[in-house]
Amino acid sequence: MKSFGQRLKSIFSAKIDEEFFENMEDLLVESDLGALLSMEISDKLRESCKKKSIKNLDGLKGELRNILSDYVIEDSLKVKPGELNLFLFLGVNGVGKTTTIGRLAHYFKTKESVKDIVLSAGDTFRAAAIDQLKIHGERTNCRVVSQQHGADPGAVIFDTVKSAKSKGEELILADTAGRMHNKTNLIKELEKINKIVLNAVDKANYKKILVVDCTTGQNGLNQALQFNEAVKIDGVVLTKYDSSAKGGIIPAICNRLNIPFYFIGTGEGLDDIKPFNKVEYIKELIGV
Ligand SMILES: Nc1nc2c(ncn2[C@@H]2O[C@H](COP(=O)(O)OP(=O)(O)OP(=O)(O)O)[C@@H](O)[C@H]2O)c(=O)[nH]1
Repeated sequence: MKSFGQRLKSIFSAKIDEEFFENMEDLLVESDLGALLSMEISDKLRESCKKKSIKNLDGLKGELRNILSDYVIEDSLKVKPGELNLFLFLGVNGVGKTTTIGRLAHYFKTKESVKDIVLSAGDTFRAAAIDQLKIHGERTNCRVVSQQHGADPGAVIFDTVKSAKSKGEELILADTAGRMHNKTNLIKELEKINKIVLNAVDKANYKKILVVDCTTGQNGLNQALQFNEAVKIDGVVLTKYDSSAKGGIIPAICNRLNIPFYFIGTGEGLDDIKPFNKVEYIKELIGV
């Protein structure tokens, strides 16, 4: 599939006319920005091109970069030294939560020199998720707190907080299930986990992080809205950025929920994650 930048080039004919802006709007919709946001961005682009008499593709790309920049929020996910940090990972099944925890354990150890990281196997719904987390624990040399398949996830995370506090560990990366017998159960379970964590951590740096799969398109926005309603999300990690030529879900989520993106997953290996960089992302999307 062609990238946004390649397609932008192909819809650009000699002049920037009404047909161009119509195609532009379609292109934004196809790139997962959603109909309303695409219209808004395309209208702003039309206006500024008119005002500044922009007539070439480079000028237009520059304007689009400026406009998109207002819709994309970047923030760094930092471990606060000397206190307990708890990052709780949420998201529907298969988006890459467990893999993200493994990659971030590796990242924080190697790039941010965080010494004591503990992984909490809060996805007790899928038996394999516990084993998968244990493997990540072995690979990254991190302690793993788990109970048996089907155990209460709130209890697992509560135990993790208790033991991390007594051992003076700095960072907990906690997994949660992405699937339950039905959606209402999942949301209820997450609300319960959140309450337990809030009671257990008191002064911790607690972040609720949604993991969104880049290949699911606009569905990612619906997931963000649902999870945010249950437990007010602090920020997002986008996975499988390597498997999609789109990525318009980023401005769509930032714009609707006013939350930042922290990291981008670019593969299945331990090193395949990087902090989200807004300027780089917009450059990559539009094509320099
Ligand atoms: N190409 C690619 N694959 C990824 C990335 N992140 C995760 N995956 C793959 O996506 C699949 C699902 O990842 P998991 O980490 O098991 O997903 P999960 O959200 O924990 O799934 P549940 O436990 O079922 O909720 C695995 O095969 C991962 O290797 C990424 O950034 N790029």
